[in-house]
Amino acid sequence: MNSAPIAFMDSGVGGLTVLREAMRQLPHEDVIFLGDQARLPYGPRPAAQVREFSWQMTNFLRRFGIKMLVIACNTATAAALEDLRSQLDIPVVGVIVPGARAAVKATATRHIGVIATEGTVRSGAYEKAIKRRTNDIKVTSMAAPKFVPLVESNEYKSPIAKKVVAETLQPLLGQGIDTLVMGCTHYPLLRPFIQDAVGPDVKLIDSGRETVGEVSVLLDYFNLATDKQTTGSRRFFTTGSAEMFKTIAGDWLDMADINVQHVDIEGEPSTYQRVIAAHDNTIVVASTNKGKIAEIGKFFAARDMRVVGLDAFPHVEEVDETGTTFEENARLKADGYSKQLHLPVIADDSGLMVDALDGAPGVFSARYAGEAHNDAANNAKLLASLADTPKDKRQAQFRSVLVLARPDHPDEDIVASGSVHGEIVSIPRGDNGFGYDPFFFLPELGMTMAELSMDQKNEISHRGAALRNLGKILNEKGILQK
Ligand SMILES: O=P(O)(O)OP(=O)(O)OP(=O)(O)OC[C@H]1O[C@@H](n2cnc3c(O)ncnc32)[C@H](O)[C@@H]1O
Ligand SMILES: [Mg+2]
Repeated sequence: MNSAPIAFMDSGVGGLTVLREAMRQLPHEDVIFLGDQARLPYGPRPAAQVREFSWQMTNFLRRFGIKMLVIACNTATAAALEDLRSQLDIPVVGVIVPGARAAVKATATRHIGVIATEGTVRSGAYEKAIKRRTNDIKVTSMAAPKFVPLVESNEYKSPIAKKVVAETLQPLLGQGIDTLVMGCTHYPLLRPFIQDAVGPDVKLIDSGRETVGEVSVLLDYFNLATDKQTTGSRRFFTTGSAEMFKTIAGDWLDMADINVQHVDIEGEPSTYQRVIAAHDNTIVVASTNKGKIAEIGKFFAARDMRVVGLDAFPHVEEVDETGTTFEENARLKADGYSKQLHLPVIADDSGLMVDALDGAPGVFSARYAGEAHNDAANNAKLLASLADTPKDKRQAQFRSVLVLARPDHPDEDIVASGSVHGEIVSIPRGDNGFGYDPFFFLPELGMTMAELSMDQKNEISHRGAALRNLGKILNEKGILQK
């Protein structure tokens, strides 16, 4: 039993013909769909490039902790199935073998026609899959490069489409073909016109639909089926226009409210890479500061969340802290990373505010001495700035603002803050913590922040207070139970 999602990927909307069948046969399964519409069509591209694009789609989808991958695209199946299968540790299903198998079963005249993209025809994948089963079948393959653009431009019901289909399939007539494989997942959207063109006696094989049967068998074989009894979630991503995708998907899947997001996958690795697979309970701590990740991570780990830092995502683009307040910067980081990673992200922006320095270094705490993240230089500058300030005028506070961004509620960031008061001392004490901790003295405790263990620090610190405030809000909203 496994409630992780099943991923479907295609060059565009064609894979939806597979997904529609999956939603019909396996309604309780969560599904994620990715269409690479920005780089469509795949058909005319060299196989090596299609393989690279397939890895980029795959690496994007693996972030969601998927339990199975369906290559809902014939061109990508022909180019990448073997490679993906040999390197991934989840079942990978392609559309060609199930289509070939169904065609072999259906033909009486022992003459099968295959219409597909140039790439699929060039690969000879259908012939090979059919001949591997039996040698006495004749296979006639034909590329139909005009079909995919008709579907993707939402023209697939138009009179032009009817005419193009009839003209394209003309050469197949009168050859004794009794079974025609629609060897591209886009083609079933043109099915009425295809059937018209070849006549009612030719049996059409929908390779995508056949594939879902295989998915279903594998779910049982590997004991991966969900035990949920409710309708599964459906998430859609496209590298192209979300609006266009919504129009076609809404119509084809008969769904009114579709959750479609535009994504950019060109930065994804184009070969196998180790990726951290995220699960429902994953939260990303959007920080490169190890001290912070540890302090925030501990809070969420204690609440049964899987915590990962930004280092788990080497390809993520860094978000600049261009805001003028802690909150602004925390929002920039949380929103910026959540948008890229499609995961819940918690960001902290924090700093030291010294009364005698009119609140400096404030939002510039990390880069007080110019160079980012040089704690020693920052501390040296702090001491120099306070050289003439007497001991009893060295009050300061640490402030932390936390922002939680969630991809399913992009306009509803959750914000919480906390602060702690202390004094800046001239001689550092303690080896724990980070940043300004060795100089931040807590009069009630008679210790600096760096003399406290992490748990002690979390009990009294600005970040600890902000986390407790956040916890309260998350409890009230029912987002976290503990
Ligand atoms: O932006 P990220 O990647 O989270 O890491 P950062 O270190 O740059 O974090 P900020 O931009 O929020 O800058 C905060 C700086 O303030 C200081 N600071 C914040 N919290 C602190 C703490 O608990 N103890 C000591 N210094 C702290 C420390 O120098 C940080 O580098
Ligand atoms: Mg920073």
